[in-house]
Amino acid sequence: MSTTRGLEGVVAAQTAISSIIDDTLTYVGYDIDDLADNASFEEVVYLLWHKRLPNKAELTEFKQQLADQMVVPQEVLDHFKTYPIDKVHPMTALRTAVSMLGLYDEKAEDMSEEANYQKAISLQAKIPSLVTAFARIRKGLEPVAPKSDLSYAANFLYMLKGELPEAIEEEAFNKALVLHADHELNASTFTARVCVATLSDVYSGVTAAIGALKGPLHGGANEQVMKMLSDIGSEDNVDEFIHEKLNNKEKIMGFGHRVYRKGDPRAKHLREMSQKLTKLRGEEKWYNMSTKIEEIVTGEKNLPPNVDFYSASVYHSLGIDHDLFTPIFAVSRTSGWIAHILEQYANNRLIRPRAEYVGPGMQKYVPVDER
Ligand SMILES: CC(=O)SCCNC(=O)CCNC(=O)[C@H](O)C(C)(C)COP(=O)(O)OP(=O)(O)OC[C@H]1O[C@@H](n2cnc3c(N)ncnc32)[C@H](O)[C@@H]1OP(=O)(O)O
Ligand SMILES: O=C([O-])CC(=O)C(=O)O
Repeated sequence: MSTTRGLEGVVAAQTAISSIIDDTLTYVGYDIDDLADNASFEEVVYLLWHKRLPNKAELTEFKQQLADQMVVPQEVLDHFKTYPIDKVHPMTALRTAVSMLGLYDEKAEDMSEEANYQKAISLQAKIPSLVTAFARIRKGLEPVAPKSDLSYAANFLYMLKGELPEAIEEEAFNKALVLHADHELNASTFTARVCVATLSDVYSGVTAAIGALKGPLHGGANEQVMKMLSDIGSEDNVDEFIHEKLNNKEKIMGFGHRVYRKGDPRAKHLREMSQKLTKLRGEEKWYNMSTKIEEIVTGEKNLPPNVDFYSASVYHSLGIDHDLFTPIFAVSRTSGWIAHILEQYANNRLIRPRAEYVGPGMQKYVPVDER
């Protein structure tokens, strides 16, 4: 038996949802650049779940279905108030709350295609409500009810801040959601597929995926990027800070990727948005520091930025708390997780690889008094 550390290069599933070929990312055959520049997040979710773009009437109906499901059970909101709220990370709160949603869905255990699609709509609709409600409750504020006439992106920002976003904020946030929606067999999506391949339910799959996304080697990197930028503080400190980390063989968050070699095609869109938004806010230093870090890390280590690097200064410029960056990733990636969960159910086989045993040889049990 031979092992491949971290399953690098192992093809573990077939999918018709997204692909990364020669550093080009596509959703159902549409180039991410095309979608980022033109599509609404709602269209992308529809695309991932139905494998085609909706027509006008279908899109209107889909948006309505999402809008109808955005209100979360009061019990879940009340539960937030029982948490040691100033110590709980929003990803921990989200993981718990999504699991809890399963308690209040009478069809949680119904594995029919129709019931699973209803769960898909319900989860995609409710996760933004959970993230924004938690963010407000921990500040002693009341959750803001969604507005059914707003886009998915605008609704998130509205529920978070209690005021309507500017057009440029809505546009940037929509683009960020589009860029994060799916990404082939990344760690959290693989987790979701492994979970539901036992024929466990959709809530279990999404809860498991949130747990995997939380780690700083995956979705949790965006929060760590902002922490690094804040620790560096100013452009003048970049050089010394980054070289010290590299010399100590520490990882620079937001750089490197298991699959991309030339670079992550999503990063340029986020870089562009970061430049625009930091300028608008009069806080160019975050963008300038970021480009300087990129110059060093890519120039000297040949490690290009990934999706998590420039998203940090984008979300910061939108006035979002830093520990909400990864939950926002989860809001978007829920669409991809669900697409993969439904694809797994449609052609399921248990996912159960082998492990190469490297422990001691055969041993004889010795009773505890004789040890
Ligand atoms: C949405 C996402 O999940 S995107 C990824 C988000 N994660 C991050 O940004 C965290 C920082 N990046 C990393 O940790 C890695 O690049 C990963 C986890 C993304 C990919 O990891 P892997 O493919 O397993 O690469 P691995 O960690 O083995 O690194 C290979 C080599 O590159 C180096 N390397 C990789 N990423 C970095 C980095 N960000 N900073 C410095 N060195 C790095 C490693 O130290 C290692 O060097 P070595 O061969 O001298 O020991
Ligand atoms: O694909 C990966 O390994 C990580 C990633 O970029 C993502 O999930 O968007």
